[in-house]
Amino acid sequence: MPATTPRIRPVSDSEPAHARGLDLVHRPRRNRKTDWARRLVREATLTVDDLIWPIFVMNGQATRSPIPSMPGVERFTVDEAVRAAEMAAKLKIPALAIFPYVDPARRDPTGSEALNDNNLVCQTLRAIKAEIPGIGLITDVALDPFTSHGHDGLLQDGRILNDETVDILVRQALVQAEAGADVIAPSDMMDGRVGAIRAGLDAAGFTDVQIMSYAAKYASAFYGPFRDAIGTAKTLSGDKRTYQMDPGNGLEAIREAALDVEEGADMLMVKPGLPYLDIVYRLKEAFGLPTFAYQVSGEYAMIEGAIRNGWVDGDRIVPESLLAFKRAGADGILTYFAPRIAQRLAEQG
Ligand SMILES: NCc1[nH]cc(CCC(=O)O)c1CC(=O)O
Ligand SMILES: [Mg+2]
Repeated sequence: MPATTPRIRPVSDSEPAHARGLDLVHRPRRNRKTDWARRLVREATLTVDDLIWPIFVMNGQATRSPIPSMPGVERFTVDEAVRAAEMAAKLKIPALAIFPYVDPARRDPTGSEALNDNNLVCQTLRAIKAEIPGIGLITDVALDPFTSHGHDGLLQDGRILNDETVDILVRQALVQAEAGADVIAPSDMMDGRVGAIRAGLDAAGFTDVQIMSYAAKYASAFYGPFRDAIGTAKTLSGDKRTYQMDPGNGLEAIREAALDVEEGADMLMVKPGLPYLDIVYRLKEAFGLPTFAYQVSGEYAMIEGAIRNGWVDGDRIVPESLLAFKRAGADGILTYFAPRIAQRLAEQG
């Protein structure tokens, strides 16, 4: 009999079995009996060091504008972004990820505004670096906030051009590094862009600028609210399925990540988050690189929407959702809940 099989004492005629109880060697509930015991055996924990806060920036001054499909999230003008960075630094959030809402008049088919060294992203980088130098700044490399068609790359006759796009992405990364980006995060899913960006950064002397590759980024409906936030939802022509991954594929994520590791990625990212925890687990197991997950806008909207309706308990569901990433092997999470959770963790001491 295997040791794990419960041994039950023989039942005497006079005494029902339940009166004496089960004769169990293993009672897993013992380790859950009290709060201190649960804390003692807990495998995964969430700390403020696990958080990256994605923020949206826009033109203007002293203004914050709400994003209806992401209740509780606001776009910041650059000066407000500095205040947000200050708050984040006080809470000890390690890093911010910056996403711009680009004035539609500045968008064109080639996304040329991405190469303007005074664009919103660069202004934000310089402003935060000047006032809050201790916080890490991550910038997205992809053309979608800057193109009139909302695609991440150059569009020709309905096709996204790979190599021509990579050429522009390298220049976009250099413009961002020049303005103070600490981490370049290519989210475009073009082939070969990590290697090209690494070579470009190194040639320009930015050998310390890290690359966090969106290695496994899926063609997902969970990005809907983000596209509202950066104003591409209405303009996007078609979908992104010729460059973002098919949600049915897992092994392909390993091959994609392997290429990015070979090409010099310092960190990997999986996106979306909760629906793709199996991918987080597999990439961490396969490569052992710092691995991040992006709890994206649609995930935020679903959770926050349910909280605001009183359907779920926000105090519990948000930390639980983030702890799940840690359990799956993630080293950190990009989440719009970052300031709220950091605040709570600080209060708990
Ligand atoms: N390259 C753009 C980009 N960078 C991050 C997100 C999504 C983030 C979110 O939904 O929170 C997207 C959207 C997209 O690919 O359409
Ligand atoms: Mg790739």
